[in-house]
Amino acid sequence: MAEKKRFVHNTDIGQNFLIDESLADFITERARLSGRDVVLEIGPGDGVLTRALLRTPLKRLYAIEVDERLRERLENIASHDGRCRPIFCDALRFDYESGLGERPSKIVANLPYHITTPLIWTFLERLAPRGMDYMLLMLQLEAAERVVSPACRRERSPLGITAEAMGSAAVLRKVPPAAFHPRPKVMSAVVEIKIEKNADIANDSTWRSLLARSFTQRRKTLCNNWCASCGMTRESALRILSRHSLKPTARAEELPLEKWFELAQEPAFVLKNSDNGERNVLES
Ligand SMILES: C[S@@+](CC[C@H](N)C(=O)[O-])C[C@H]1O[C@@H](n2cnc3c(N)ncnc32)[C@H](O)[C@@H]1O
Repeated sequence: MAEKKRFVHNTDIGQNFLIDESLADFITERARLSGRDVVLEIGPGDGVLTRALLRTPLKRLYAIEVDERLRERLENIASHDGRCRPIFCDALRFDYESGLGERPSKIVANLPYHITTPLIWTFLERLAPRGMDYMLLMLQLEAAERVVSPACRRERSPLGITAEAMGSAAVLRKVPPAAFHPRPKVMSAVVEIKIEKNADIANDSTWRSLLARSFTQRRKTLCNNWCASCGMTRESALRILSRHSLKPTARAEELPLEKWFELAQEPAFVLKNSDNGERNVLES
């Protein structure tokens, strides 16, 4: 009898596969998929979540996996369900604008943890403006906290502020290492992100550069970060802070969302989108 080849997990690319099937069911039930939904899964692995997704009435499931060793398993799943389209490539390099036959409405995935942040930025930049309005993602707990943290929390981040500006983000459930094989060394969490407004904001170069410059060094004040990253004088930085009723000692993590919207209107921070993130900071 032919022996089934043992799969050696490559944890360098986040291959911690879900073994708690009830969690896969929790995720798919929560995503409330209908026959109109085109779903994108990143990193289907050996297909635990993929199979659970295919038990829902979704219209189509695109599943992007980088590891060719999983081709046979995933193509086998697809051969039993014509709605499933596995794609073998790096999800960070994929052409989301023209590489899929249809526009995804939702992303449901247990993400590879080593590329969580660039992947979520990619989804916000390239898929949110094209109608993707819901993500249900398994993340490392630490990354999840950066996405959902409100103002004044140490974990507050540019990505979390942008998710808040676009709608809402919440941790639905914390998940222990025992839910995966092999067990990761970290806790995980299921995060729900809803996109309800400002679908283009992640592509706004003023917004992105303002956040990047303000968070350059988390432990420093906004004033120091702006002086170092924008070539702004201390007087200019203090004038901007005062105009927005912010203390000279304010730090990026302390600001509520409305202050970021206000600051993005400041001429000193405004970039043309064609500047493509290049520095173009005027003195205030
Ligand atoms: C955490 S595992 C999730 C596997 C499966 N969905 C599950 O829940 O058991 C992450 C998966 O992402 C894949 N992966 C890692 N880097 C990737 C990339 N750049 N593009 C696409 N898939 C990637 C890994 O091979 C792995 O299958």
